[in-house]
Amino acid sequence: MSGIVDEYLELAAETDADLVAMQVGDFYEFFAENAETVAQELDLTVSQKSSHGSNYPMAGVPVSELTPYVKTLVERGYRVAVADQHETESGHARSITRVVTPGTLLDTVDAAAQYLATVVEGADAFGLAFVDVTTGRFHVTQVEDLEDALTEVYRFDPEELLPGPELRAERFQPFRDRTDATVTEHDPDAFAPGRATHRLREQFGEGALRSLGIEPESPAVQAAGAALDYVDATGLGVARSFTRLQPYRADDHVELDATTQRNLELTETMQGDTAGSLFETIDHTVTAGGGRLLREWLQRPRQDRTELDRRQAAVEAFTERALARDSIQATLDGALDLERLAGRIAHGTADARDLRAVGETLSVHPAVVETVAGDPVLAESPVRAALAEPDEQAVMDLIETLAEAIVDDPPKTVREGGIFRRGYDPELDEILTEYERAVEWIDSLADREKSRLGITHLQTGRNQTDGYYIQVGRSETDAVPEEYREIKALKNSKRYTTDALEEHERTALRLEERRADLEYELFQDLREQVAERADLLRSVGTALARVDAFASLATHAVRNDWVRPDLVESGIEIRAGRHPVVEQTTEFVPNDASLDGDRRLQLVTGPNMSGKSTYLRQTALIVLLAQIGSFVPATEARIGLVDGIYTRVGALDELAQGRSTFMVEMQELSNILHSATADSLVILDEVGRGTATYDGISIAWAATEYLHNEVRAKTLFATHYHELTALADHLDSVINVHVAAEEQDGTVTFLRTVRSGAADRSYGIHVADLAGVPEPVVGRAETILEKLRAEKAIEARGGGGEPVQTVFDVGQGEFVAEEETDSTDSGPDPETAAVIEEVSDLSLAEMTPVEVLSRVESWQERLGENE
Ligand SMILES: Nc1ncnc2c1ncn2[C@@H]1O[C@H](COP(=O)(O)OP(=O)(O)OP(=O)(O)O)[C@@H](O)[C@H]1O
Repeated sequence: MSGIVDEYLELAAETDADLVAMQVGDFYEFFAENAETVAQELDLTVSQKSSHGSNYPMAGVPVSELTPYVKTLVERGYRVAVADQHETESGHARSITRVVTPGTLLDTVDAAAQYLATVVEGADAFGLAFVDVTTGRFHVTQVEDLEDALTEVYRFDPEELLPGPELRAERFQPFRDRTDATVTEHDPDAFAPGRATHRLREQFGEGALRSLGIEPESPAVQAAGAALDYVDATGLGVARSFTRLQPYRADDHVELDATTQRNLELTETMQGDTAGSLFETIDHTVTAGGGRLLREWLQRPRQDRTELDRRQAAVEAFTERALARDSIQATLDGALDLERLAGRIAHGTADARDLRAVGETLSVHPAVVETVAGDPVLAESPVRAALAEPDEQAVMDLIETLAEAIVDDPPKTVREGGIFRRGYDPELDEILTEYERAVEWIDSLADREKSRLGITHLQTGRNQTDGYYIQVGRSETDAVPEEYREIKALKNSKRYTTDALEEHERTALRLEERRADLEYELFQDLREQVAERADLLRSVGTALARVDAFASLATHAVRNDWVRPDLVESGIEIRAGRHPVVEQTTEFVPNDASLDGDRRLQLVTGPNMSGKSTYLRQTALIVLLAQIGSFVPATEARIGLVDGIYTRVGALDELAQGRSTFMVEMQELSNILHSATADSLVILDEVGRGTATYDGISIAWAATEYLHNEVRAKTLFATHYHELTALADHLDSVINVHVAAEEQDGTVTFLRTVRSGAADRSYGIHVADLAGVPEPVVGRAETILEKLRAEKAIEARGGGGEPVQTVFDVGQGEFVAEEETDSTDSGPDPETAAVIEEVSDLSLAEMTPVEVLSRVESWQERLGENE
């Protein structure tokens, strides 16, 4: 045993996994530092193992419990190599059979997709592959720049990320910042264009690349080839479950950058909770596949009108047919995750129960088809087309094969028989008949012997040590015949066997063994047969997922009075729109939105807390929902399809990532100004807030002009800079709207209604008061505000003494009152002006420090008198 630690350390040196679990008999052991780490993570006890005079920490888990332990370790970001023990002529040997990593964990129960991503930076493009070993999905794409690559990575939210060799270290940093995926550096050779192309052709066929329009040796191919190579290297043997390469073009979809997905709280809130996200709110799917699909739709809205029309029509049909919808959802409710099952079958970990589950889930398909076909509305809707995708006959055949093969309640183990029904295989039937005959002989032996021998206390039994036996009570042992051979004496009885019993026992055991072997063989064949239908399983999985997602959208629409939006060429017109998440918990005040033509860019003002952000987001979310094919929270909506939704919202706490909040704000703004087009929707909430007021106003002002003149995107811009509202007078397509509030006797009431024109005040101090800021601070703030107003830093006084807006005068580059009134306000007084002139004329090089000191003193006196 002293070699064990050496053997362990050798294996550990061989792999680049973080931890090695090595089988030693009935345990998987971790030694040395690995033992300490694992013990801490898994709460195991560390013992000591001595080897060559040194002591090594050791921790272990029983063989049967390895899977959950490894899963926990992997979920915490470790890559775990598993070294299994196998028999050799000279004893035991151990070798690493697989490496379990966050991106290749098969035993996941989480319904969300589990992606492994690879990223390659080519000369003028990024190649990306996203593969899910649990479902066999394999997506590949190529995008032009870093920002797009980051967006895709954020969208797929991978568990594990493999950078190409050219992207290591510094260059990879932006990706690290955007995801919490485990980063693995895989063999650089795997990314080599030639090798990657070869590996892809081997997997998907010679013609696959060409027919899918993917260039051989391109960055996309490098990424995809390396992903396959990595999956091979982990030893899972699941590569075969990737049957279909799914290339996609990022521009089929609405551009939705990572920031926007987060800002709009699509799948989690800004705080990182799933509750309160849009997905959580609208998700009424009943299957894992349906939930996964709906989430994907939200993350990847479409520009493709045909697909959107199809989805809308399907959702509409379901809104009209509540009974059929309920019944279909009830049927779907029993469906298991076919995509995942297909993965397990391909991998060879599926047991008989899994195959049975496949059969049962497949039979959901014809059941749903029947309900749809029997409903006049659904039968004419795209729901029917969605279900027609898988080959009906092939589905029925596979259902029948499985139903005829596997018993109702098959055992968990596939090695001991008991899986197949009578009639499935003639040889098995024969074995079973013979076996039953042998067992029947044994079972009826007791009765036969009792009447033959006249012994009352005689019974037969079987256990591990004695095998089959005849047991006779002590009082009657004298009556046993000669052929009975005693094998054991108990307190009140004796156990015997006979030649005939032994022979039948041997027959039964031999048959049991043959049965187990044959059933295992048959099972493997059957599993293989099903594995070959992986495409069919996936196609049924997708069809059921689509129907589930349609029904879910319909359910939400009906329950919340949503309407089907008209998808039009351009412009956004929303009547009585609501925020899909906020409306769930609030007495929501609906608002209209109209963004088009000369109302293309809207400046939204209003007091703090009035509802500006909510209005902005609800508009973006309504557009987004329209572009996944959903109904929307409004009484009427006409949505011109957008090519992207861009947001810059509030200050996120990026300090943890070591970036200045203002820097992040400007990076996001920069991205929007570069990427948005006339067909995009831009949402800006408080741009410029992170810096000095005048800098902020100037940036906001210039960005607005640029968006208006150059980008021409539909834009909603919420701001506290009232100065900006003057832009409406200068620029054709800019208008002001505000969220109204009323003040009466010092109490502010938020009306939550959006009205045209600019707001007059901010009520910021009122909000401070509401938030419980101490009274002296609130009071003092009011005094300061009064003073600032009087000095027109914020507002200027008009002729009638009424506050009027200050305007940022583009010509002069400074703030002036809209109506110039008091000329004495226009510059410094003569004395101050004289001092300023003297300061600028001063020639420091010709003066001694003492002279400077006395001059400064004299200025101070003159300015002091002047006050
Ligand atoms: N139309 C509405 N109907 C009902 N409640 C609303 C409506 N709009 C916003 N609210 C509620 O008002 C509160 C403030 O909204 P929001 O954050 O949008 O204000 P804001 O004007 O952007 O504030 P600030 O300028 O301070 O960021 C939120 O709690 C929100 O739920």
